[in-house]
Amino acid sequence: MTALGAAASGRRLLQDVPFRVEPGQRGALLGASGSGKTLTALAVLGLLGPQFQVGGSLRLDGREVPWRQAPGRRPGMAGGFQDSLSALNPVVRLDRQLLPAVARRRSLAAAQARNLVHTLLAEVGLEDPDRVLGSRSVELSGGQRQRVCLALAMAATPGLLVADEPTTALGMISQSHVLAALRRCTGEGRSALLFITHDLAAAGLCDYAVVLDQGRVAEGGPMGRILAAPQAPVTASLVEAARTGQRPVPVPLDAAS
Ligand SMILES: Nc1ncnc2c1ncn2[C@@H]1O[C@H](COP(=O)(O)OP(=O)(O)OP(=O)(O)O)[C@@H](O)[C@H]1O
Repeated sequence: MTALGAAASGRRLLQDVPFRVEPGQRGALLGASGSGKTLTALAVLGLLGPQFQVGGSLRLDGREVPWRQAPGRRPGMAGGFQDSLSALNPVVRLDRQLLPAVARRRSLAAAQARNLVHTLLAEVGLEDPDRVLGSRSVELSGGQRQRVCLALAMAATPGLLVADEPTTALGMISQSHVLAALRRCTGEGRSALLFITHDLAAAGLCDYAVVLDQGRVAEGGPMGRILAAPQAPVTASLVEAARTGQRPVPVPLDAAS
């Protein structure tokens, strides 16, 4: 992606955000609250509302993707996760939501769709797929819901998975389950991952990172180097926050155009 820029109501929110996610690699998009991570994810997924003006170039597998192309017409990408509760219908059993969606997306008969969903749920570490499928989303833990969303995203066999804060608001054990599931579902020979988080500890599964600060790229590089020798002050504060187990102090965005 070259130099993504986005503005709403005349206010520049993203100034210059170039980055690449190589096939089968895991890249982290890091930054404090309000730095522009979610806007970048929404732009990549085609989910920015009509109030945004977007510029720059987005290429998937070498092909230019129009910013305004509807999400459903971007077959190589899948994403979501920040709010797994609202992503799933709370009053409908999961089998009645997931199986028709997967059958439609993959043009499968009902039994084939059920088999595929079983496989995917097992892959994300949900050990009793029948119990999960017989539940409503509100009857699952936050970490279980995130993994259901991940399984659903993987049903589309995306070239690029965009995971926006998939571990935020989860307890330590649920976090580790979700991170293990992401690790299993992405990487070499599988989907590439764009992992969006302000939690550097969670982003440790990525090969490299791009750090945003007030809508701009502050620095980027291999994850090992970012952790060992952060160069930008915002990266240093994220590393420090991860080291001490604290959240970074949010940085207000005052970058008027
Ligand atoms: N719909 C919108 N209209 C106008 N401004 C917006 C809109 N959505 C986000 N913004 C602004 O864009 C900036 C970046 O927001 P974004 O949600 O991308 O931050 P973030 O890095 O994902 O933060 P967090 O970690 O808290 O989710 C913020 O200043 C925010 O107020």
